[in-house]
Amino acid sequence: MKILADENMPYVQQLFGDLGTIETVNGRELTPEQAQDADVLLVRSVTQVNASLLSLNKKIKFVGSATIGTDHIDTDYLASRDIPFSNAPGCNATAVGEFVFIAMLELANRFDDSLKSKTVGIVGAGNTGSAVAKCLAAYGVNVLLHDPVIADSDPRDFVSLDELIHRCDVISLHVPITKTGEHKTWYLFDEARLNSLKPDTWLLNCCRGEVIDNRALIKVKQQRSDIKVVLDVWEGEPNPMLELVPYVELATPHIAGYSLEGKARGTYMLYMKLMQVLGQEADKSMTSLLPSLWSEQLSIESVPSEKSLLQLSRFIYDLRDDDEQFRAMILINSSKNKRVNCANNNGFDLMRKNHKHRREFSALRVVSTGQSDVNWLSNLGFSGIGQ
Ligand SMILES: NC(=O)c1ccc[n+]([C@@H]2O[C@H](COP(=O)([O-])OP(=O)(O)OC[C@H]3O[C@@H](n4cnc5c(N)ncnc54)[C@H](O)[C@@H]3O)[C@@H](O)[C@H]2O)c1
Ligand SMILES: O=C(O)[C@H](O)[C@H](O)COP(=O)(O)O
Repeated sequence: MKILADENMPYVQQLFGDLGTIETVNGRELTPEQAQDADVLLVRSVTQVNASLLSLNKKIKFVGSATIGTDHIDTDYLASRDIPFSNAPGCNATAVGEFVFIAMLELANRFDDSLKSKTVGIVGAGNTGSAVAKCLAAYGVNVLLHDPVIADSDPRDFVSLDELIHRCDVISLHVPITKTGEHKTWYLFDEARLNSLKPDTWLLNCCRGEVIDNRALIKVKQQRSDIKVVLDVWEGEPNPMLELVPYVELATPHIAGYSLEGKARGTYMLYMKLMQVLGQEADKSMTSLLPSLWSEQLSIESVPSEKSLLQLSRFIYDLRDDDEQFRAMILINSSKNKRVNCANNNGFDLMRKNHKHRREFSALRVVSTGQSDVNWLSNLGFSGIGQ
């Protein structure tokens, strides 16, 4: 059996090695010729899986995408050919939740403000939005949710988007990208909506770039320096608009979901699904794949202040490093070719490919040596509290 896998998917050899021959490819450049003799195709979000890619392949048994989003997959086409498909819902939700929480702590620190005193609005209350809400609730931050698709069937309380914008100091976006329908999300934040943000709003986008009209965002930011923006995803990836970057407080190349646990979970979910499709028993476990953190345990004496919480979070992941590297990459590309006003595809993708996967909070055991109640840190995701 030939298994064709994206080169940026960890643990493929460990999980799929017994099943056949593995060939790894650059997912963005995968051609129909390369894909023609694959029995199993394992992709990430940069590969468009459609009739054009699979037209030469008459033997494919399974397509898997180790991602939450499925906007790169023509699922109707796969269904029309009875090709089993699976994505990995929720695989990197914790990674996104922690990334967003850390980004908010960084903003609070940068502007000498307090996250705890804010009201945060989550647009899209599925896996990633709920993961953000969980971190915020653990820390005691007031959260409002907007999700008209599930509002009638979900027991949580929801508000309209207008109310959320009116009441929230911070807004974080967690919707899939959809171009049609009553609840389409393409340019959900257009110029009018961006202009309706309250003074000093923080706006974070870690879902898909085109949920915000990036050209309009530049225009609005030119008038309103009070709004603070964090972008992990960009319109037109892998070529974000260069002129937008200076208006963004924290800028990263679509790596909010890139925790080692998140990536391992994505590959593992596809392994489990393929074994089911093949009717074989799955005998591998995910936990055995993950290495220990370089420092597994940290002792704390008292309830951390917000600044100490940021230090604790930076111990796991210092978001400023990725932001700095992203800006350096943008600078190199803009000086290389002054006529091109977008970042170079290779720079954006290279940074994603070489990204050193951070760990999730759960990889760190935090032990309390004092009397203070720090159990909320375990709700945030850390292990070993109170022992
Ligand atoms: N930056 C990253 O690394 C990264 C990582 C994971 C996921 N993502 C993106 O984030 C998106 C969300 O991921 P998820 O796991 O939370 O998906 P999900 O399907 O679990 O949740 C999405 C939620 O958005 C809601 N929704 C749809 N249209 C809406 C609208 N118009 N207004 C408000 N809510 C709406 C849905 O009802 C659903 O509850 C994915 O589709 C993917 O594109 C990005
Ligand atoms: O949809 C997702 O799961 C995320 O956007 C994912 O983190 C994207 O990562 P990629 O597949 O591009 O490596």
